[in-house]
Amino acid sequence: MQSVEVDAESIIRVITPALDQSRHKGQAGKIAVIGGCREYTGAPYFAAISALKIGADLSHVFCTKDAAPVIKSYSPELIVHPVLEESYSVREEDKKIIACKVLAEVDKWLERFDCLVIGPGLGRDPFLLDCVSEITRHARKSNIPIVIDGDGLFLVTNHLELVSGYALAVLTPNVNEYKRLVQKVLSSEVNNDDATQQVLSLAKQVGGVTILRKGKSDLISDGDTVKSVSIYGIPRRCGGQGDILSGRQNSLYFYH
Ligand SMILES: NC(=O)C1=CN([C@@H]2O[C@H](COP(=O)(O)OP(=O)(O)OC[C@H]3O[C@@H](n4cnc5c(N)ncnc54)[C@H](O)[C@@H]3O)[C@@H](O)[C@H]2O)[C@@H](O)CC1
Ligand SMILES: Nc1ncnc2c1ncn2[C@@H]1O[C@H](COP(=O)(O)OP(=O)(O)OP(=O)(O)O)[C@@H](O)[C@H]1O
Repeated sequence: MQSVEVDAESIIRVITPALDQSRHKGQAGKIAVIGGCREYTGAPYFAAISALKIGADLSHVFCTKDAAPVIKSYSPELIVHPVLEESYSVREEDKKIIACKVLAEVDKWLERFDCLVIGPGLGRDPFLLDCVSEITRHARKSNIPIVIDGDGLFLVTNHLELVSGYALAVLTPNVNEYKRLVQKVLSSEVNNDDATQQVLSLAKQVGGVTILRKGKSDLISDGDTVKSVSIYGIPRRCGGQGDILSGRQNSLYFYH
């Protein structure tokens, strides 16, 4: 199968709503990023701020208590919730009750969001990831579109049931994340000679979620079709570019 190059710029122009004097705050999108821990405060910031820059009205971040003051200090535009906990700050005997509290805090807000990004800078702490699994289940129950990136992909690759068959999920793997997904889902290695067919099979196998494989050309498949976007960016490959993409993807998903 041939990949189909799409004119992403024209599509973005068509789906982005025009500014309109009759609109009120929130109508151009209320999004949330679930991510940010002791090590990573930049990734959730990049994802959340890029959603605002592309036009969303409100952008929230749900992160650990340590990460919150740092992310707040980057930008007064973000609404930052210090609700997530990592194992080091929770006693074994308190884990159940703390997990319930975390979920209750996120649930208070969840229904208001048009879209979530799960994973930028989340880290891989097992207790934190257990809580985020529950958040993902609740988002799915409420039919909220989710973009899964960064450590969120580490989580769902090990727990495919979280997204399997959920057509409102978009996975945005980089080269390593894609390799892990292919190994787990297709029990094979990445095949760059037939990349379009492989991304199609992968999306189909995960039950029609959308896979956006990042690379020199981004390949996007929902299990039925494959599109590619080869617009030239900058030749540097520094950290943070994928986080920006996941945040922008979040706003665009809502517009679409
Ligand atoms: N400024 C920031 O805050 C940035 C944070 N980032 C975040 O960094 C996180 C990792 O993303 P990468 O693309 O670097 O991920 P990779 O999968 O490439 O791995 C990153 C590191 O994690 C280690 N690792 C692999 N398996 C592990 C495991 N089971 N347990 C613990 N560590 C393991 C690897 O050895 C590697 O050093 C993501 O949450 C991502 O969003 C990046 O987006 C870059 C920028
Ligand atoms: N070889 C490449 N040539 C051109 N563009 C690329 C290349 N690899 C990735 N990109 C682009 O860079 C952006 C980020 O992709 P990348 O693979 O760096 O994500 P990531 O590792 O998840 O980023 P992050 O550091 O934010 O976690 C994507 O928009 C992708 O299209």
